[in-house]
Amino acid sequence: MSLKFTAEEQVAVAAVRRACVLTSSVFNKLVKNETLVKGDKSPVTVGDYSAQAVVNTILGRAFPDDPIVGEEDAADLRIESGTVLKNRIVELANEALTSELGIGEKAEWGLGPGQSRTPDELLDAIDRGTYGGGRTGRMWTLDPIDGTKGFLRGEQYAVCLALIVDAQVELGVIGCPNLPVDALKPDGPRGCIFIAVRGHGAKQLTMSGADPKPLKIPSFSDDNLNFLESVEAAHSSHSFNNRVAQILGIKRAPTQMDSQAKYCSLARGDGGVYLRMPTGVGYKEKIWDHAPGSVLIEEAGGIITDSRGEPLDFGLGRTLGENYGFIAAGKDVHAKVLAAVKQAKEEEAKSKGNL
Ligand SMILES: Nc1ncnc2c1ncn2[C@@H]1O[C@H](COP(=O)(O)OS(=O)(=O)O)[C@@H](OP(=O)(O)O)[C@H]1O
Ligand SMILES: [Mg+2]
Ligand SMILES: [Mg+2]
Ligand SMILES: [Mg+2]
Repeated sequence: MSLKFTAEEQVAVAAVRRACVLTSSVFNKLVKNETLVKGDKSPVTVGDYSAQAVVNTILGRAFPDDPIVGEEDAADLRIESGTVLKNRIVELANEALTSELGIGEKAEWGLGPGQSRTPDELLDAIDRGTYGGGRTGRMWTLDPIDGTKGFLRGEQYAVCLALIVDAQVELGVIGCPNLPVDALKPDGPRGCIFIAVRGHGAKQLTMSGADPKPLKIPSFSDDNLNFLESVEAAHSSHSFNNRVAQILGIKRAPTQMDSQAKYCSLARGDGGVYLRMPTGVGYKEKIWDHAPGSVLIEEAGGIITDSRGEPLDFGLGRTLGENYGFIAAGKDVHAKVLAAVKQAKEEEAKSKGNL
């Protein structure tokens, strides 16, 4: 265990683990009216809200002065039409906060029996996530369910939490309840937690905290290199990735996966490069969708930049600013992919008559 951010790591892992237990169990019980469509047309479920309530409650008890940049807010739950959803979220969050997980660490930072939170306390906990971010100070960023569409399909999703200090991601914790512990055994045990502390490496544990394995991105030959990419074609350009793969002479088909499980898979060598290019103009990527994944990649010995090769800037607020996409890979692969991306961008500009 590292000495840097030891308490933060323990609390973050405990919070993510409780949220993972909650989301796994809620998946099997989800009913139709437990999902809303947000203003940006993306889905949000009782799982997303209650996981944010749980993580923010645990962070609020351990680090009461730390602001949180979280994906969800409770506005839709505070209105009359949100009552049924709110009641379900309160039930789920309290169950997750007070249950005995029986896996050590200060009762896993949960609440004692009979210490259930009131509905207002839980809505306020969700709304602790409305912080605007910025360049200075300490803050957490939370995606209670990253890959909500994957979650709803019963595929990959992740509970993602990071600590950012003065715009630098210092700690990242990602829980992947549906990810096989060993990618070579897809039908084997599932459920992993990934942890990275800046300057202290990256590791994978099972969901119950067993079997720690340090992570180091392996090298790839041109023959076994493959892409990790989004499932949703609206979230990243599959056609651009295909062209880059062609330029690089990549033969293996891309591995499509929802959520920051892609960063986790890259960190342990299940794929050679994660390339995510914008599909159009206008969408700004959010810090909670990349902060924990970025420190995981760097601590596993890799590089993450935008598609121009520039570092990501986590000090701009809730978003990463203008969207130039992402390239994450081991060092050698990153340099090759960056060059191929440049070529593919030039071709695209030429074909549009811009050069
Ligand atoms: N238009 C557009 N472009 C790029 N990204 C977008 C876009 N719309 C949404 N999102 C964000 O994508 C997050 C999920 O990313 P994934 O790579 O896992 O995509 S997907 O799960 O395959 O859909 C997803 O995160 P969650 O909302 O936490 O699921 C969104 O924040
Ligand atoms: Mg979402
Ligand atoms: Mg997300
Ligand atoms: Mg989300």
